[in-house]
Amino acid sequence: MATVASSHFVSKNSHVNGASGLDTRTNLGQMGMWNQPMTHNGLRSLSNLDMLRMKIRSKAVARQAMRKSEKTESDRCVGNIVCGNGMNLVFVGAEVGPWSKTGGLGDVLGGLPPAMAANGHRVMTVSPRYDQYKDAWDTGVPVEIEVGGRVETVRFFHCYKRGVDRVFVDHPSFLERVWGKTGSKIYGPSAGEDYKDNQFRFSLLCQAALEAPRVLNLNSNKYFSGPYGDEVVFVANDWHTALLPCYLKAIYKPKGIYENAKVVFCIHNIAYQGRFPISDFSVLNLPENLKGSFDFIDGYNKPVKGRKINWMKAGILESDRVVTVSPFYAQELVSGEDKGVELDNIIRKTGITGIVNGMDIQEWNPATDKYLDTKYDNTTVAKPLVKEALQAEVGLPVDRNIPVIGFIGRLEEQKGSDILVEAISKFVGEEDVQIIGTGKKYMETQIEQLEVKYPGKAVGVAKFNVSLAHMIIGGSDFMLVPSRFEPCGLIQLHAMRYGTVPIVASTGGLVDTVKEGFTGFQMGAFNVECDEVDPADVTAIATTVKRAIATYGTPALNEMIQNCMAQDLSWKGPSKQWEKLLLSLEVGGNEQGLEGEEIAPLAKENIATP
Ligand SMILES: Nc1ncnc2c1ncn2[C@@H]1O[C@H](COP(=O)(O)OP(=O)(O)O[C@H]2O[C@H](CO)[C@@H](O)[C@H](O)[C@H]2O)[C@@H](O)[C@H]1O
Ligand SMILES: OC[C@H]1O[C@H](O[C@H]2[C@H](O)[C@@H](O)[C@@H](O[C@H]3[C@H](O)[C@@H](O)[C@@H](O)O[C@@H]3CO)O[C@@H]2CO)[C@H](O)[C@@H](O)[C@@H]1O
Repeated sequence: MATVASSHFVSKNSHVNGASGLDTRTNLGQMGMWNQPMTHNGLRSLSNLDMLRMKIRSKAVARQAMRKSEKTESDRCVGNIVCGNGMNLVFVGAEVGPWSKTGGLGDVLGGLPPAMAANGHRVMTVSPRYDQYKDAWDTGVPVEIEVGGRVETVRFFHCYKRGVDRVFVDHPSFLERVWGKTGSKIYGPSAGEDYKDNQFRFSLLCQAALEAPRVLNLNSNKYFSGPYGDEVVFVANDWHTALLPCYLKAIYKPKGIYENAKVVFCIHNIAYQGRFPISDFSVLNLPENLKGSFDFIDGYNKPVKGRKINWMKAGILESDRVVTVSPFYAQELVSGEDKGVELDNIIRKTGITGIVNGMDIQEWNPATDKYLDTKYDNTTVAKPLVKEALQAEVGLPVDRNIPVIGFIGRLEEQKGSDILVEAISKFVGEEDVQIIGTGKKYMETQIEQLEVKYPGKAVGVAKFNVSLAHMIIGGSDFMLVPSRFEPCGLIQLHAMRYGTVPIVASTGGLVDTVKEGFTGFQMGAFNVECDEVDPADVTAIATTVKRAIATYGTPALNEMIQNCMAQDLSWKGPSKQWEKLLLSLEVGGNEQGLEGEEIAPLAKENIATP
């Protein structure tokens, strides 16, 4: 991540009792966990369970019918807590904030599920247990999973926060590797380097996620209890979860399990597809007839030359719907090979829906932000104090009259920090620049060198630092987002809520969320070729930054600040679009939840603090 600063630049879901029919459970109390009558639930020994499932399914159908006939509005809604009949939703992802996060994927898995719960749906997330989360308890439910020719046991940890069942898959390949480093070592030992067994790890995640709704007797609140059962919509996120629709189709549905379940595959970033040697298909525990969905040829030697398997391709093809995180990015993905990263032809066939991301308005709220010594609101009267605190924090001259430009992003080619570094020399002159960032080694070095090149004017911090990220969002006047491509982008949303005006490249969600001259500045689209810095892009940054700085202190900028802060950037709107799309899948018994607050009061009391 990084934030730039300038003329001062800071670069751097009624009541579903007895849903299960599993009479032998033991209430474990506080956490709402019930012990499973079965000690394990391996994919190899499903016969008894199949019968049990049939029982669950028929009870579920009966329950749905009862709900519809007997429930009145007041039964369904107690106080302000939204508890419509709703859908059973299971979001699956490699990251879920705040427990695990290397970037925006974690934010979305953190923020969208509570918003869906607040819309009246029963919502679970399933992600790995990378750390000993102090708020997540062992359910005592082990599951045996076959992967790579061996049988592995995973356990489920659970907590209930903000209306969502947060389920964490426990296996040594997650915990032992990543413990204490959930901000950086989720995918590999260092940025750009992957764990060799990532296919094994994420296969485990996908299979565990298919087991969780069936084996976990959850009693998290008085409106829902028992297992989620079979009538589920899974939302799989990015390549790590692409095997889920494949296992559903190949292993579960043929056994009569999850017959009506559906999968939505959400693309957060098509740059990461999970391409592996074709020979690795044999370790995935999938039948040969699915191989075609994975089959992929590209011109690269990485990880091997020639024919490959492509997880994301299979995820797209085997899911019921494909979604991405902004309408403009959806258009870009089908526009050609470069922006569709060689999956454009596949997505053109399946179709894709773009729903812009929301942001977590609890974590990111200038009036309550725990990382800011001084809180502020849309009067922005106290914002200069936050700026001064930021300047002092990063060691730049403290002067509220100098415009400060921030930059925050994973230091990957995507984010354009390398273009920014070149552009700084073109406008730094009398301006100051501060940068913080984390990512690929050479980009870290570039960022860290800024204060050597531009002493007193630019600072780079190559670290994943949540507190500093909040200070930069709050303390900067402008936020620079020079991305080569940006599926949605959350930085500009965070910035706008804090009255920090975004200066953005005209790509993906940045086009959908930042309006030129009204809520920010557009720089035009950049060259998506990641191996070089295009001089035209350098010029575009320099020119637009100068244009933005020229508005500093003017009524025009003040108006833009007010426009930025007046927007509802929460998950409320996007979650309604998600609801519409998910309902259209017509999974048995699914209904619209009841309109209510964005985050139910009960949920508000349960803000996650891992
Ligand atoms: N060094 C650092 N220290 C602390 N926090 C840091 C940090 N670097 C980044 N962050 C945080 O990580 C998040 C980044 O989110 P983005 O959506 O902007 O980008 P990302 O590319 O990771 O996400 C991808 O998925 C999301 C979600 O769909 C899409 O919005 C996006 O376009 C797509 O690329 C922000 O919350 C930011 O504060
Ligand atoms: O939330 C931040 C992003 O997290 C995910 O991206 C990760 C990606 O899925 C992983 O595969 C890995 O990417 C590395 C890639 O595998 C490797 O070959 C090399 O190109 O370096 C990449 C970066 O290290 O790490 C990514 C996170 O850095 C998620 O898929 C994205 O949508 C999120 O933006």
